[in-house]
Amino acid sequence: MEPSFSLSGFPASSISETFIKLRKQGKVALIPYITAGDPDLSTTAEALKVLDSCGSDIVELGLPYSDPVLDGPVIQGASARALANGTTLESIIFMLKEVVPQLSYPILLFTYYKAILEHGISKFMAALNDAGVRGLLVPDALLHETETLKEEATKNEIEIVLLTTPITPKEEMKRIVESAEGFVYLVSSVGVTGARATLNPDVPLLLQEIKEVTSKPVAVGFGISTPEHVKQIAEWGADGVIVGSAMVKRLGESKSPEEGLKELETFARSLKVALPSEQLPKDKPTEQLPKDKPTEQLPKDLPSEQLPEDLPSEQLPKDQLLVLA
Ligand SMILES: O=P(O)(O)OC[C@@H](O)[C@@H](O)c1c[nH]c2ccccc12
Repeated sequence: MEPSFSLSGFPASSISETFIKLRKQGKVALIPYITAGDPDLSTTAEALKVLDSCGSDIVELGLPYSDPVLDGPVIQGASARALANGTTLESIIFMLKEVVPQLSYPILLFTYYKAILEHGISKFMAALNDAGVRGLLVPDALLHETETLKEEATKNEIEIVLLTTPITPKEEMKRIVESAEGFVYLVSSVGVTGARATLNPDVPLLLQEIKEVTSKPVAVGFGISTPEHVKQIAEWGADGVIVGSAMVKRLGESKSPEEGLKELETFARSLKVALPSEQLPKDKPTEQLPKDKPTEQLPKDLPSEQLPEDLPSEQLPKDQLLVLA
C-alpha cells in the first residue's frame, strides 16, 4: 500500500490515523519508549529502525532532561547517559530528519514542559515538524498549559497526547479526555516510571471509566514490563500498551550498543507476539475458528522476562505522587 504523505513530506501517518487503522484490524498498539541519545544518537537511529522491524505501531522518544522528576532510576540513567554524550535537541532533530522517512510508524516525542519553554513554544514545534514528529507528550504540563501548546502544535500537524492517572478526579479526567489528541494515556499506577512486578488490578475499572466518556483510543503505560503484562492489558480492553523502562534497560544498560540493540529486538518481538495480531479474514466467520484458539501463542522457549531483584526500589517514595494536569 502506498504510504500517505503528510504536509511535511514524511510518510508516517498521524497518531490518530494509526489507531483508526489498528482498530479496523482488531489490533492493539505496541508503543515502545526509548530515550534519544542513550547510549548515543547513532544507536537511537538504529533502535528506531529495529523497533520498526519488530512491528512497533508508534514509538515514544524521550528528550533527555537534567531534572526528570517523573522518571524512575532506569530512565533517569538514560537521560544522564544521553546528556553526558552531548545529545541536544538540535542533534536529535538532525538525526530524526534522516531516519523518520525510513520509518513506517509515527513518533511521539516526550519532553518536560520547562524544556519546551527554554526553546520557545513556536520554535520547538516548528523543529518537531521539521523532523517529522507527529505527537507530543508533556506529562508535567497543566491542562491550561497544554491548551497553549496545542495552538502551535496544530499548526505543525502535531497531536498532543494527555495523561490521566488512578488519582485524577473524575471531572478532571473528563476534561483531559476531551482535550486529548491521538490517544489518552492511562498511567496504570501512581508513581514514577519503572518496571513493576505486578499490574494494578484497578486498570480494567479505570479503562472502563475512560471509555464511558470517550471513543478515543486509550493506551496504558507505567510499569508494564513483560509479555504477560502486555497480553493482560490488551485483554482488559486497552487500545495500546506503552513499555518504557524495560526497553531502556535492555538498550541502554547493555555491555555494548550492538548487544543492546539485539536485546531490544528480542524483547520487542516477545511483546509483539503477546498482542492480538491477525485480522480475521472477511470470508471466515468467527464461529469457524476453534473456540479455544488463543489469540497468539507465546513461543514456548520464551523465558518470561526476569524482573531485576531490586525491583521494589523502583516503587515510589510515598510523597512523590505523580500528579498530572
Ligand atoms: O517506564 P515505564 O514504567 O514502562 O513507563 C512508560 C514510560 O517510560 C514513558 O511513557 C515515559 C517516560 N518518561 C515518562 C514520564 C512521565 C510519563 C510517561 C513517561
